[in-house]
Amino acid sequence: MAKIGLFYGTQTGNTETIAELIQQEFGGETIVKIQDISETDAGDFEQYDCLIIGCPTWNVGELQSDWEGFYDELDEINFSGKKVAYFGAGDQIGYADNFQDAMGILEEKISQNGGKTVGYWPKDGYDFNESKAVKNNRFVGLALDEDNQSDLTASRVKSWVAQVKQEFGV
Ligand SMILES: Cc1cc2nc3c(=O)[nH]c(=O)nc-3n(C[C@H](O)[C@H](O)[C@H](O)COP(=O)(O)O)c2cc1C
Repeated sequence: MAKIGLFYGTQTGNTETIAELIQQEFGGETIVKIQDISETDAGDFEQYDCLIIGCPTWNVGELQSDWEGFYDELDEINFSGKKVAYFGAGDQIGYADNFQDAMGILEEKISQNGGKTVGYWPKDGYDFNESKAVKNNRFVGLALDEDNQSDLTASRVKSWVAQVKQEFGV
């Protein structure tokens, strides 16, 4: 059984493509099981000690709609003892005041329910005004921007996965 559960939502496919890149970088589907949050129930989280959560920001600072629908169910999951890494897709130019907010909203909720955040990521190389995903001057997870910096995605994923592998201990 895969050790890591990756749960994602997407509107236009970018977050799904990134999820597959992350899976590949970890070593494939025997290591990382990918699950669409629209086809997930709370119990699906229980079997993993290591989780990856992927969500794009939509509608100016909001969760992607399937994550929006799942948000209250997050309170039914006990994340204590689980390490949780986050990634998000956003648009730092079009939505500079809400860049990656969804990643911050999910991280806050899951941390409140006991999850230990790993995979913090520096703000260097981005240009935006405000983000709910920034805490203590760094992103709470991997911030990707397919609208403006898609050429950086592969290398960002590569170095973030190397970091998270260590933090997960896999
Ligand atoms: C109507 C609309 C609203 C958006 N709002 C935000 C936003 O508030 N913050 C942000 O960082 N990106 C925002 N985006 C950009 C998307 O998050 C970005 O295009 C992302 O790659 C989409 O991912 P997906 O294909 O997985 O749905 C918005 C895009 C659209 C079209």
